[in-house]
This record gives sequence, C-alpha cells and structure tokens, in this order.
Amino acid sequence: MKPTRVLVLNSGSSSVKYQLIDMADKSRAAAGIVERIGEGAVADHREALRIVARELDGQGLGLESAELAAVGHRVVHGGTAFTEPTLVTDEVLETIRGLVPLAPLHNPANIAGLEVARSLRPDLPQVAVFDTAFHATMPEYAARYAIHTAVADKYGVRRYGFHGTSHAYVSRATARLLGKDPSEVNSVVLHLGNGASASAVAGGRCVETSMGLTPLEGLVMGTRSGDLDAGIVFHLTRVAGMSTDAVDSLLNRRSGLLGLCGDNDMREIGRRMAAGDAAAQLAFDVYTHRLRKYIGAYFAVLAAETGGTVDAVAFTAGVGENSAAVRQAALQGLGALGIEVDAVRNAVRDDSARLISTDGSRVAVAVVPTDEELEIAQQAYALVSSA
Ligand SMILES: Nc1ncnc2c1ncn2[C@@H]1O[C@H](COP(=O)(O)OP(=O)(O)O)[C@@H](O)[C@H]1O
Ligand SMILES: CC(=O)OP(=O)(O)O
Ligand SMILES: [Mg+2]
Repeated sequence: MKPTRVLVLNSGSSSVKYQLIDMADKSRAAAGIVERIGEGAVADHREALRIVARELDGQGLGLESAELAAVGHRVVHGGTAFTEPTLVTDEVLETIRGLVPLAPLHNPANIAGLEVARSLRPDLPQVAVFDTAFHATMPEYAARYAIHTAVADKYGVRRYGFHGTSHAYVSRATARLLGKDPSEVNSVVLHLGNGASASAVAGGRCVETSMGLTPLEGLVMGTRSGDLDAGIVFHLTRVAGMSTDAVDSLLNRRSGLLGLCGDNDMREIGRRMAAGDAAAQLAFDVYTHRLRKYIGAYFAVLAAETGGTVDAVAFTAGVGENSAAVRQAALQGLGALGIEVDAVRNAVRDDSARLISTDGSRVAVAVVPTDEELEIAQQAYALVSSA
C-alpha cells in the first residue's frame, strides 16, 4: 500500500501550524500550533520547527520515520514564477529565496520549514503550495499598479495577492453551502485573521484581491496598516527623519489595530469597547469601515466581470469566524446591496460552515471556517499522485 498521509507545515508571520492528514479519509493523525514566535519563549521559526518535530516524535509520528506520501508547505510568495503547486528542488528553493524581499515576514519561515524537512527526509517529495497562486487569474488591469511600466516590469512591481489557499477553499465551501457548483457562484471572501484580505471570486476564478506586491496592502489588519497614501512614506522619511526600515517596521508591525489602540486581538478590543474605551471603538470603526469599502468595490467589480450579481459574502479566519460584532458592523445598512444579516443567526457560536443572512436576503452571508492545511494537503497529494 502506498502511504496516504501528508504532513502540512503552515508558517505564518508569527506562528507555525502543522497537521498530519490521511488523504484516504481526511482524518487528522496529529495537529498543533506554535504561536507568538519572536515574543520570547520561541525565538524564531527554526526554534518553532524544532518544537513541532518534538511534538510529532512524542506521538510516535516523527518526521524521520513516519510513513508519508509528501510534505506540503505553505509558501507565501511565489512571484510570477510559481502559480501551481510545485515539487521543491534546489533550483525551486533558490527561486523562493529570491522572493524574500517581497515577503520578508513570511518567505524566510517557509524556507526554514523546507530546509528542515528536506534535510530530515531527502527521500520524500516536498511540495510548495503558494499563497499567491489562486490570484494569478486576476485580469492584467487588476494586477497592474499605475506606475511606469518599465520600472514595474524590471522590479516585479505588480499585485500578487495572498491567502490564496484560504480564498480558494472558502469560495468552494461557500458554493457547497449554497448547494451549487463553484462555477455557478460569485462571492466576496473576507479572510480576517491577523493578516487580512478580501477577494472577489467569479465562478471559482479570482478576479480581484486586496493584498498587492506584499501582504501590506488592503484591509486594516492586526499590526499592518493596509491601504494608505504612499506620500505618507515620503513624509515620514523626509519630515520625521525615519529610515526606510523604520517606516517598514511601523507599517507592518506597529500599525493596524495595534497602532490605533494598542491591542491587535479583536477579543481584547471587544472587551475594551464594552467598557466604553474610545480608542478601541475608533480602531474597530476604522477596521469595519475599510471592510465596507472593499465589499462595495467588489460588488461593482463582480457585476462588471460577470454581468451578474453577487451570490454570497463569506467571512473566514480568526476574526471572520469568531467576531459577530465585526460581521454585523461591516454589513450594517447594506440592504441597498441586497444584504440582510439575521442578528440571531449571526450571534450563534458554531464551528461549522453556516448562513447568517435572513431568508429574504438576496445575497447569502456565510461564515465558513477556513482549512488552509487541508487545501495544501489536497494540492500536494494530487501532485504526487499524478507523478
Ligand atoms: N473569539 C474570538 N473573537 C474575536 N476575535 C477572535 C476570536 N478568536 C480569535 N480572534 C481573532 O483572530 C486572530 C487570529 O486569527 P488567525 O486566523 O488565527 O490568524 P493568523 O493565521 O493570521 O495567525 C486574533 O488575533 C484575534 O484578533
Ligand atoms: C500573507 C499573510 O498575511 O499571512 P498571515 O495572515 O498568515 O500573516
Ligand atoms: Mg493565517
């Protein structure tokens, strides 16, 4: 019997999630997460990977000995080089390394995972599944920035988009929830985790997304600003005398919800709002206002791309799956767009995919738990099974 298990490593900016999934029945033999990387107890992603290896060993599922079909790796930036799941060779690894400047918080962690897994198990297929891949179908006019073409082309400055495995998985799961084939459904997917992004998906194909060259553009995030006037960067370097690195760190690590109110966790912001805290309330309002702007924009984009209407708005990831307050506020007053949230359904806590719109709402509103690990495992397994 050929092995059917896939080990998935999903390294984000501050966490490593892992799952050992049996593709025969999609059961999880092991799963875990190492969080708060860089905040003290866990120094860096390599240390986190050692912890993951220890946890797997402790369950008799160590990477050295486990019967595996493949290891599936989340790789955040694939640039223009990678738009499909890819078997990792020395050459592929070097190309991924070359993309580090475009995703400095993410690609180094993904590379660490690849190096560790390859050194422990040179016999196994290591498959890279890229966050950017799902967005490669965006029309050229959505992927382009309106800057000088020669400069853009020389330096790879274009909109790539991220969280693609999540947007792909959730848009399909949303179609299933509506009892339809993904090709029949137009949806707006809101992936609201610590990093956050929106996408417009027309019949299963991504036509717009909110992140760009790097995972900084778009929505307000836990610690990232999302959209801003590029003039702010010049102002801070010229007038405030900040270095390029200082501005980078400000916008990526000390902005967003954290910058606005001192907390990046929506649970804490909710508690502070309940106690009448004005800074927490303003952070929440900026966050949900930005969401509304994207929802409105993507309704227009989907109408133009398809000649049809939007079937569903889907919320996913830590904030999207858990914060009824964010969902309610983001969609408040959007009856003109055909969106009506049922307050009781929205307030129910449940771990399964579900509808929170009223029966009369023209647009379905869904809460769909994402499963990046299963999506990565499926793509990795499909690649090695076809080889
Ligand atoms: N019960 C909850 N209510 C509101 N927000 C929550 C809840 N649980 C988690 N979150 C939010 O989800 C975020 C983490 O989301 P997650 O998708 O796990 O992020 P990432 O994968 O980017 O690390 C937390 O920072 C927090 O803001
Ligand atoms: C691309 C990105 O922002 O990923 P994460 O949300 O895991 O930091
Ligand atoms: Mg994430």
